[in-house]
Amino acid sequence: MHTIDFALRAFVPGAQDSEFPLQNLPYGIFNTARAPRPRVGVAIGDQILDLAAAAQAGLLVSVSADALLQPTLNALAALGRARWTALRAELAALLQEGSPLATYPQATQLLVPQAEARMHLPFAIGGFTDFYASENHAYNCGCLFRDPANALPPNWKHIPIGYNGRASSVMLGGAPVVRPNGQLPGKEGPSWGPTQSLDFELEIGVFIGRDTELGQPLPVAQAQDAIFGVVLLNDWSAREVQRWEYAPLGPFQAKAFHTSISPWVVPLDALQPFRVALPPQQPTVLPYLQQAQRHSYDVQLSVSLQPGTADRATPISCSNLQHLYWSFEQLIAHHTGSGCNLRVGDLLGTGTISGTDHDALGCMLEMTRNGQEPLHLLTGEARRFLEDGDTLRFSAQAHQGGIRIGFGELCSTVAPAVAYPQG
Ligand SMILES: O=C(O)/C=C/C(=O)CC(=O)CC(=O)O
Ligand SMILES: [Ca+2]
Ligand SMILES: [Mg+2]
Repeated sequence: MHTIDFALRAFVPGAQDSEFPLQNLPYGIFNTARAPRPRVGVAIGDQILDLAAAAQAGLLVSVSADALLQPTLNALAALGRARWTALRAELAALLQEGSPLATYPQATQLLVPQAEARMHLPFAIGGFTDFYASENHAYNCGCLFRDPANALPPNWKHIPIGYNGRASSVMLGGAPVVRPNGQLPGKEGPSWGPTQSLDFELEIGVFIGRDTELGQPLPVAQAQDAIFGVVLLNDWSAREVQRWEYAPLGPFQAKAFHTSISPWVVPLDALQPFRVALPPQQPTVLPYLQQAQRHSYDVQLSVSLQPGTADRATPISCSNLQHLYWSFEQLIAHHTGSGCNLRVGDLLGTGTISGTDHDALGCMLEMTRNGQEPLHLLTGEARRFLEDGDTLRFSAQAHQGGIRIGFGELCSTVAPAVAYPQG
């Protein structure tokens, strides 16, 4: 792990007061009108350091320009943790105050304003698995979808429940989220049409940075080294479709139409100062899930909702990455426990992260009790579920000693359903 000293400062003006200070250094894929080839960059303040250009200029030696002049982070991640650590140390040295880069004649060509860049999906995503790792969320869903007396399924505290999600529809935030059509349950049987209960789910996405062998479980103690970094993830959901289709194989089209992620992949190293111990698990889990120093991270997760007709957003949730029952490492140990292999670029969603307070719930299903208790926005409007034109913004931040490690923004707007050919 490579934690960057909190006393160090970046030479880029404003960086230390931004969510991308020297201690963060998230990776992303960007291009500009002047240099249209998508390539690897690292966010620093309101700028992007062009890593491919820096390597070509001889300023980086831990990683070749080949791995950086790529339209995805897969090649960089595939180099393995030792090289991620070396690159992070080099970047911290290069971007700190007093670095020769601050006065390097071509520095302005290596630093690109984020405002001039277009961001791209960070990884070629081969697989997307969505877990269900927050106890408050699982309990609330159990009450609303099933039986309040037995809200948590009997397996829930033994097994990190997940389902194989859809990788092809994982999109960068900003792409319009078209309201899906689906089978809508009704008293007279199902009908076909646009969902009337479009929801979001506040999650963190974990990007896998190494291939595991088919047939070879990755032990929980080694799982952390397989994590390249994390992003914000919105698992858009059509609730009545979900409720009708999910038994017995789990969610399918209700969650397959679109998943949004944020563009900057925050290295797990950047979150180490924010580690928090997770409480002992009761009942005791099976040995392959037992982890010494089980932990999550103190990262605040915020959501706001802005109707298309409104000029301001209403904060609707403030949750925290601490509210997980299963650690990232336990999710990975379980995923590979059967011998199922993970590959570089695979994405694991934590599942919706809800706290116990009403203002810490991670989806509208919970906030409105499945549409029964509308949410009142600052603009005077009310919402049971999302309407066309609504914009959802997720953000995530960890704070310590005046330093703020942020994830950037995940922002998407709901677009009307497409007319589906009838008959
Ligand atoms: O409890 C259920 O039947 C389903 C719950 C979900 O919709 C959650 C799911 O996608 C996993 C998660 O986000 O926690
Ligand atoms: Ca989900
Ligand atoms: Mg989804």
